[in-house]
Amino acid sequence: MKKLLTIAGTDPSGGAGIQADLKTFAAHKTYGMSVITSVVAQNTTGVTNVVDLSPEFIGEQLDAVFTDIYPDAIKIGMISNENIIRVIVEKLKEYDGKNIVVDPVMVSTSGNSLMKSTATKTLIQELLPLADIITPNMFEAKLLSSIEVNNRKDMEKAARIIDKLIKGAVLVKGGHLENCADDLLYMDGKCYWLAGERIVNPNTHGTGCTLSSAIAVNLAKGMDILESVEEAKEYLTGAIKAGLDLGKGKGPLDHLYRL
Ligand SMILES: Nc1ncnc2c1ncn2[C@@H]1O[C@H](COP(=O)(O)OP(=O)(O)O)[C@@H](O)[C@H]1O
Ligand SMILES: Cc1ncc(COP(=O)(O)OP(=O)(O)O)c(N)n1
Repeated sequence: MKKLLTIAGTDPSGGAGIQADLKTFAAHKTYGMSVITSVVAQNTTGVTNVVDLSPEFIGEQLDAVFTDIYPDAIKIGMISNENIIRVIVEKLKEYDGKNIVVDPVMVSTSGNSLMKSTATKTLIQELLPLADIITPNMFEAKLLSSIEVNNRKDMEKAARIIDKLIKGAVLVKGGHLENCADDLLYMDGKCYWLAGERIVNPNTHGTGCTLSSAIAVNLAKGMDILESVEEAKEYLTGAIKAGLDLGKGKGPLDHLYRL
């Protein structure tokens, strides 16, 4: 059985973060492990508080996983500050982490900041170069590329700029485009558009977490980057389409729809 690790923050209501990642791993019949970076009080209506764990304790959690069960792939989500980024980078290098997917989570859909703005530079300089693929949404692509990202043309421009910062591939997610949900994979100097129909469903909490975790699963299973992203998008689309309707706000996905 393939072994997957998520390094991320929590969502006690189960729609995003560590909880969405572990459900995605289980839905793909892989063995899920988790290192928690921040404990977040949030639900389908928004975030009310965040408590960051200490970098030392996050380092100890990473030691506990890597010295016992070596992961076949790693998904990294919410990282609140520079010191947490640094300890993750140190441990990924120490244990030679493989198949690394970074979802550079900065702000939740509800508009709450999940990463200090001062951490962006450390993220770009120290963590992104270790990633096999990074998965910014349009807002995150704007912050990483320092250009406006409002349409497909901008997504291509931003991807080319971000590509120069990293060794891996860039997936600029188009969940905030009008009329479609097309994502752009930029890899080896080429653009690959992944067409996505926009599903009319307000319940899209945790789409980014789910997509990046599914990509990590597929890399662990030996698929290449393009195949991993295509299959992950198909899984995600089904999880939105399944039409689960929970909570008072933007509800979670049905991660288990294939089972
Ligand atoms: N209404 C929707 N219908 C279909 N796919 C969607 C919808 N909303 C988001 N997606 C898809 O969900 C994934 C996450 O996209 P996005 O919402 O841009 O990221 P984030 O959750 O990080 O903000 C992308 O593959 C995007 O195309
Ligand atoms: C702990 C935690 N991590 C990430 C997110 C953002 O999740 P995402 O998949 O981008 O979905 P939305 O929240 O934007 O719908 C989060 N909320 N919490």
